[in-house]
Amino acid sequence: MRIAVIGSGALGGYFGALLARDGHDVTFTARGQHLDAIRANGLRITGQTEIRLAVDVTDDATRIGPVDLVLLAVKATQLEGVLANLEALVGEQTAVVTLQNGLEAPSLVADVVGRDHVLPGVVRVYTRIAEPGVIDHMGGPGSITIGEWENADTSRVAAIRAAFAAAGIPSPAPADIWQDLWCKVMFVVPTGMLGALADAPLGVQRTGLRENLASIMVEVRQVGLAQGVDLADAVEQTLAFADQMPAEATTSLHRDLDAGIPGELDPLVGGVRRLGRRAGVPTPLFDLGHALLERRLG
Ligand SMILES: NC(=O)C1=CN([C@@H]2O[C@H](COP(=O)(O)OP(=O)(O)OC[C@H]3O[C@@H](n4cnc5c(N)ncnc54)[C@H](OP(=O)(O)O)[C@@H]3O)[C@@H](O)[C@H]2O)C=CC1
Ligand SMILES: CC(C)(CO)C(=O)C(=O)O
Repeated sequence: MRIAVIGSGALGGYFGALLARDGHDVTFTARGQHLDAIRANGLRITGQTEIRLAVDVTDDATRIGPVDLVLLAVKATQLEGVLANLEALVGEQTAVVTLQNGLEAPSLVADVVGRDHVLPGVVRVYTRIAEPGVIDHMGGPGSITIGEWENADTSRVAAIRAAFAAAGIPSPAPADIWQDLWCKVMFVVPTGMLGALADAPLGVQRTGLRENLASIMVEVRQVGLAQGVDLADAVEQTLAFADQMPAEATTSLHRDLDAGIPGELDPLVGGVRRLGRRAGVPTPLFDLGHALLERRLG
């Protein structure tokens, strides 16, 4: 399969390396010191997965040409900067998989390339850039769940899931990709926001702050229900999932905010608020959390 990885950081570097190791024709985009290091030394994965590969890498996506699969792996805040170059990668059958946390990436990409080319993705892994050219794989299932926009069972989505699985990336077929995306958001956004506000890792949130955490998750559910997503049992399921995670776990949103970086505050917390406003669903806890965090960031 011809694959373009747009943004070769924690996610793009990790998943792209697995696919390249499995024999796919993968071109990575990167910039700055990370680009220089990958050009000089290849791409390296350390930690739970060990890979070192010489790879094709460029800072100019328009030079890649049409591919079968685009893995869009920049942060949600960086999407704007790569959208203009996407069309050059898209042929008749190309699938663009969005890997961002949050709710808005699929629509932003669909506005540029059309819904038929967008496969929303949901990622469950813990990776980070350890140093330029080096990605640390810290754990998690390492999965990417994908679906066609309308959840159709196409040969395209089946082929991509099979390619992922063969490369060591579990890719179970979801009943409804939107439900999966919202369930991930229901975990990562409330725990990121409350974690930062209360300076509390998951173990504290799911015990002493459990009712508060559940109330924030309920706001996500209400907004999702207004979009027609089936989230009937999602709060209970998400709390049960949180109960299984390590007590000291924090999300990337929480860690960024702790470090004084807005990170994905706007796409994640702001995204739930925007969709709520559009659907006429109040999100008072998200409004308060967002205001307090913005005030703290100054
Ligand atoms: N890491 C994880 O474990 C998980 C992450 N996610 C989600 O995945 C998404 C990506 O996160 P993550 O991989 O951690 O982020 P990273 O910052 O590690 O990776 C993004 C990479 O894209 C690069 N990039 C951005 N814009 C461009 C551009 N125009 N040209 C070339 N390179 C570019 C960045 O470069 P630069 O540093 O120079 O900006 C960076 O190397 C986020 O939405 C995150 O929430 C979801 C699940 C798990
Ligand atoms: C919780 C985690 C690592 C799950 O993949 C995540 O998406 C995040 O921290 O942003």
